[in-house]
Amino acid sequence: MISAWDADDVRAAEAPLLEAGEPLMDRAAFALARQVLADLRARRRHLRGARVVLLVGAGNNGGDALFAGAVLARRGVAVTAVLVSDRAHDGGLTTLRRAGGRVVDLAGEGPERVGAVAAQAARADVVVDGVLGIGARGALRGRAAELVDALAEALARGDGPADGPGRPWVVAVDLPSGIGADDGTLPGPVLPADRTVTFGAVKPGLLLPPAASRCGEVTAVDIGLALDGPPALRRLEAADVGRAWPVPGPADHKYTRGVVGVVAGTAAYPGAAVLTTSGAVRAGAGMVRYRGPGAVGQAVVAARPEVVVGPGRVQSWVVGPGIPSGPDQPPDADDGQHERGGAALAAARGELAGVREPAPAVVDAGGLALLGDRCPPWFVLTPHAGELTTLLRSRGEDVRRHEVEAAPLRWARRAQELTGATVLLKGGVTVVVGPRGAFSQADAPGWLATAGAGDVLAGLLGAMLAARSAEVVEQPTLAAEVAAAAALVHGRAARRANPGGPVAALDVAEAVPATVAELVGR
Ligand SMILES: NC(=O)C1=CN([C@@H]2O[C@H](COP(=O)(O)OP(=O)(O)OC[C@H]3O[C@@H](n4cnc5c(N)ncnc54)[C@H](O)[C@@H]3O)[C@@H](O)[C@H]2O)[C@@H](O)CC1
Ligand SMILES: Nc1ncnc2c1ncn2[C@@H]1O[C@H](COP(=O)(O)OP(=O)(O)O)[C@@H](O)[C@H]1O
Ligand SMILES: [K+]
Repeated sequence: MISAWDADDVRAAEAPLLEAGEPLMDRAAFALARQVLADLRARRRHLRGARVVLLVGAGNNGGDALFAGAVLARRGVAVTAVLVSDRAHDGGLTTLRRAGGRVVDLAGEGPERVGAVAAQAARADVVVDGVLGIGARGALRGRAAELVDALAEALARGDGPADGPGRPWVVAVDLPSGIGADDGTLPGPVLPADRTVTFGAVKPGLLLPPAASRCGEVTAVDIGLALDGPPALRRLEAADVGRAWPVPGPADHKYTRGVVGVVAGTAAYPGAAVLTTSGAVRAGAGMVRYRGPGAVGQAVVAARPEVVVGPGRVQSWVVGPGIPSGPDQPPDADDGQHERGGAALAAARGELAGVREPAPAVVDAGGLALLGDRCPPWFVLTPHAGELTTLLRSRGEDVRRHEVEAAPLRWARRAQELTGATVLLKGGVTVVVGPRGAFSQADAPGWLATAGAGDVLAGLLGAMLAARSAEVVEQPTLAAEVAAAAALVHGRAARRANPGGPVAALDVAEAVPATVAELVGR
């Protein structure tokens, strides 16, 4: 598991150590220098003659870069520090100069000089981005913004070293300067990094879209901080999911393993029913019951003879894939599925006569329009950004899809607050928010963005919730963890289905059993 803490938590953990005189910046700078040396060695034969440009801001982030630059300069690297602010860390500057580093001050310089320095930086072997760290407030401003813009442009043009591999390797100090450390937003220009060396704790912004794609490989360095509160964000890894997977024992039977009730698909969209039930069957549900129009049920059974069509007790519900959501749909496109969906959700809340225990529910696509005002946390909503926008707007938020995509954690959290449900927001990085704590999963190849993949996820998650039904209802935070685990299995199944190439949604479902076997086998 990767845990990430907000900037305030990191500062609070740093404070007592700084007071006690612990050399945190020395530790950070030394680890940064070691990493840059390793990256240089991977790119060229000799350190001597290598060129490193440091972009240095006013605060401690710039200090880290300067002290690391001094270590590099002592190893024979030609180091140039470019100061983008009126101030720079005094001790760091002195140390770099003493070690033989060069300093270029951009304060008071015009755009031409900024452009020339950017062109120079574009010819370096490594650029170290030490403009801003967790002290960033809003978008990069002034000279810093101009330089980053000019450099990003030069790199896009390919103004790299003539004899080298084309463009400099960019190492961000703590985080790429100007990203939202806590929320992964991109309020302004950001120099995309190939590697981010982060100190003390991973910051949520490194794991969240859209910033995550600007961070490159994230290397976390332990500088001795004790972060004991709950993390702001977590990312499950394969071992976490393998450990928690409910492997059936000798006393289990199909009902103890969990029955999934699926309300999905209509005559207009029968495929969604096949994909959802396939996801559930392939994830190891004890049984899958399909509730829907007769013709769709026949298609389901033809594809998956394991599925039982008709009513009966279930341990989890999946409601909504392939069910139209808008009021503009012709009534016959519904086939009574909205009514069945509403009844399933009432059963899942424990409100339906004859239902003894409430059950977890996955609510996807058209099911989202059937939700009541408030939901229990064991309801997992699985919208993509468009569906989340519709859901938020229906609850009074004046938000557009591009705004949701620019701040997915923020809006998933808002939807969680407004509904009470657990929210899994699908995308290249999937964000899950429960009543306490959030997850970000980046397990899927871009090839997974294909029609029907979300239906498979809904079925897979339904099976995982059914297997732990009572626990999920009892522990309000568990649904989010199970949902994050489902996103991991889904993404890994897509990779396994066809490593490096296109996948169809049904291929993803077919790859789930071997994916699970690998996870539990570790
Ligand atoms: N505090 C500590 O103990 C440690 C801190 N470390 C480093 O220190 C960093 C945090 O340092 P600081 O708190 O000094 O903060 P930063 O270095 O991130 O930035 C603070 C400075 O940037 C300016 N600034 C803020 N937003 C700006 C914007 N949008 N555009 C232009 N300028 C802006 C501020 O006026 C301030 O002068 C961490 O990210 C990490 O790199 C490490 O050395 C490890 C130890
Ligand atoms: N760029 C991407 N990279 C990886 N996975 C993606 C990307 N975009 C979307 N996905 C995943 O693909 C699936 C698409 O689901 P969804 O949008 O519901 O499609 P459908 O409704 O057709 O099934 C989700 O699991 C989502 O997380
Ligand atoms: K930085």
